Amino acid sequence: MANATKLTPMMQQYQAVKDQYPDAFLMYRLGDFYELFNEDAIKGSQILELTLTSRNRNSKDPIPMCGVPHRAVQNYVDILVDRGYKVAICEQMEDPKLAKGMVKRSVTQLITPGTRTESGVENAKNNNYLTALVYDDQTKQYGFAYAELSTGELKTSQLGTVDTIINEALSLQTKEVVVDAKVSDALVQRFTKLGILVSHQDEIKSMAETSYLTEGLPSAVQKRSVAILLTYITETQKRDLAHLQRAVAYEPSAFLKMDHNSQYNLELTQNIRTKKKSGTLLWLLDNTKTAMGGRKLKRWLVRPLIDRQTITNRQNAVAELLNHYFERSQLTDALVKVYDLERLAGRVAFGSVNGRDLIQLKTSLDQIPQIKYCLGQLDQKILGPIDAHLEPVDDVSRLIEAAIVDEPPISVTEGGIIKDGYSHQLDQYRDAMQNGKQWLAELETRERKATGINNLKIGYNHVFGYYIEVTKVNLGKLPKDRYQRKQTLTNAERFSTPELKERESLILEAQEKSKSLEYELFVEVRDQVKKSIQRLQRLADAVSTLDVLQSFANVSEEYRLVRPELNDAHDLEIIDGRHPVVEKVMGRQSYVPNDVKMNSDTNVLLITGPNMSGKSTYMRQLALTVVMTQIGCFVPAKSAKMPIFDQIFTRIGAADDLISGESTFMVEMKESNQALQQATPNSLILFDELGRGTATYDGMALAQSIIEYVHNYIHAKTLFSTHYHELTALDQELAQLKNVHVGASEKNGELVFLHKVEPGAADKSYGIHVAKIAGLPAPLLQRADVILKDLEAHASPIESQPQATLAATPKPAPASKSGDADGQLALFAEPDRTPRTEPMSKNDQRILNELAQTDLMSLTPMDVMNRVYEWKRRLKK
Ligand SMILES: Nc1ncnc2c1ncn2[C@@H]1O[C@H](COP(=O)(O)OP(=O)(O)OP(=O)(O)O)[C@@H](O)[C@H]1O
Repeated sequence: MANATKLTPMMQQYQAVKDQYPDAFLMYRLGDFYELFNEDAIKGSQILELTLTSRNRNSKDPIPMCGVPHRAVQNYVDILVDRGYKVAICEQMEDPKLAKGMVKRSVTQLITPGTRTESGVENAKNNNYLTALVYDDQTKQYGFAYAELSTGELKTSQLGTVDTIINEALSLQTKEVVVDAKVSDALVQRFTKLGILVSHQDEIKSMAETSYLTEGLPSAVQKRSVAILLTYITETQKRDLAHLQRAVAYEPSAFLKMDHNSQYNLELTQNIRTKKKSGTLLWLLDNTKTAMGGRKLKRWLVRPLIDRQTITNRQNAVAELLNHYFERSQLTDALVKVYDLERLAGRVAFGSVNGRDLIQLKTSLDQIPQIKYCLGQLDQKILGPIDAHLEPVDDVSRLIEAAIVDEPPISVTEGGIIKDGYSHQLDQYRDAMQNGKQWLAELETRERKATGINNLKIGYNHVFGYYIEVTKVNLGKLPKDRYQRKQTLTNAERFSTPELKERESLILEAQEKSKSLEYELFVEVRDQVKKSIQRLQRLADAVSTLDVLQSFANVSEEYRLVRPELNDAHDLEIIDGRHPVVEKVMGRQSYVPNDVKMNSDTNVLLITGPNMSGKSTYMRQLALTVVMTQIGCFVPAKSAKMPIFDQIFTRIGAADDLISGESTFMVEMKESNQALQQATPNSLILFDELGRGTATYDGMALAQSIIEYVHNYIHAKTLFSTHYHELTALDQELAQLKNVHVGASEKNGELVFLHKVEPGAADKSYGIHVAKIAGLPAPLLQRADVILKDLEAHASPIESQPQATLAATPKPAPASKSGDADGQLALFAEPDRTPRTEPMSKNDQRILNELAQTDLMSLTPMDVMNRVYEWKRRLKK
């Protein structure tokens, strides 16, 4: 950086501002441009594709510079903020023409990824959450808070572990987290790795006017997290935040827990390939008519309920709306006309509403009576509570109706906003302007007569004001004395007369006064509306809930969804269930419905079947049905009995955690571990081909021991798909495990997928067939066939791999498959796989019995080693 003493006064001013915002791009207003200097200019010119120039080009230290026109600044700010940068807007605080010396400048707003509110139509159904995190080393607890600036939503929670924090942050899709100094560097780095901008704010500014926002919060860390968040918001926004709602404390455990990976794998709100909404459950369920309804649906989807009564309430409402087609369609007709009340209320608070926003607000409010009328036709026991929250706020509607014209301009300072008859003074100015116009028309007629020039006309422009225009050919006809030349064009000249000049100033004065009076009146109306922000927010809340429920009803009708029956008995029975998104994409005719039956006597379904047969689809189908049930929606099935799950764990697909730089297998093991550590008997676990990411034996051994562990110790409802056919023999050992398989058949050597899930294990894996479908070279496939036959003939080591289980109380060894008594032992013995023909000795029999009675889970690996060593020694005898 150049030496400060050599800087021009302007650059000194710049540098002083920049020093306050070292981590932001500083957009520095110079006349009609915002300029970036130095490092900002070099980096900014690359990102924004601007030409890099320099100031003091001829000096020894030219200063890199680039600029954007002030009218277009928003686009450039958006690009930078989208990329995760902060942008400080530095304005001229006085009119440069009137300023003595340096024009005063200061930063009016710091726009950051989490505080941005000006977002386009495509963001209407998304929230932009700013989050904050503080740590208390006494209680070892974190306070976590989040706010949505455009709607005023403010929530906080107390969290105990880093994993839950990361999960919350990812679920909210926050782009920025504000942390205090006690949050560890390691955690800061994790946020950064996840692409979340970390901002530091350690000091809390006392804010008398916002202190009510934190009233009644249950813990000190929660209060502090909200206070840090509010301080950061006030420091950066420098504007009125009257619409922020009182902070609400929430408990993540009050919702169905799904870690971020599961949300991602199940494609609830964004699809895995493009990260967009298309092809997701949200995409399927979103029939909301308002932007705020759309945002609420998204929130519900990532936070399904666990409270049976609330789920039932939602179901009742969906059923009632579903059964009343006529009222429902009247309701949706009204909802379509409701604009984004939440964000309109936010803009009212910020002072950034214009006339069009107010008309949108009024149009929205005008729908409330119709909405209430529709609800009045429905069962009040069910919809009464929503109806009660729909307060019309018609005083605001009446005010806007009286004050604002039906089609106001975008600008609030150029006039044309306020209705005639609203202000006597304004009407007078308007009369004067109107009279003036009348007078001008008369003048035109008079002058035409006096000069005999028929195409003489009176016009107006910003620079020269009112003029009389005469074409060049007619100039000779003009009287010399009265006409004073103002402007010369190619074909005409423009003049004024003393009479016209006098009138002009009267008209312009009336115009000027009328414009500024209109602005004053507009601000008065806006301030009046501001007093109703809380009522508007309550209304928005009720309308958006209703919108989501009608969306569920519409979707239920369209996709033939049924109301799931809830039970507390761990019974799960879905008849003819479907994966709603796959079904929608492939068409109703082609989708094969499937049952899922897991009553209290079944905890694990082991799913086998060829590649591509539909194993993952079947598992996802169940998870989506659970989510749909617990958000209160109906589900894709002929009938469904559902328990209420507390958590969902998934290990599906190969979602490599590229960011953390861990291998697929490592991620797989970590995710499995999460499930094993945290799942309860009320949880749902989906393991898709667990273990395939490592050597066959390791993979299979892990898969089996994980199944046994889940079966014996966790008792969570678990779906486990696998290509290890050997595992299917586990149903002999594990009472609550059932085999199912997805059918396929061979026709003339071609594989036909049936997509039907049937009881029992698959007889065959059709890997080579699938490879053929994928178009691998024929000689390669023939060779694979030969190798396979050879392996099968020699009973591959895997096939003869014996079954030993971790069962807490092992049942007698099964006679089926390879799991005979010898087999059991072989896992612990030398790899001697020759079948025994001699009858067993007493000694051997005793060892076997001991083995059968050994509870492996209660032993350390060392104990096991010792025992095996001992058995081997006795066997040798
Ligand atoms: N019930 C169904 N009805 C009709 N088509 C289905 C059904 N289930 C799955 N499919 C189709 O089969 C394709 C493959 O399904 P899926 O990915 O679930 O197979 P998979 O058995 O898990 O395969 P792999 O073992 O290779 O992972 C799906 O993309 C879908 O098009």
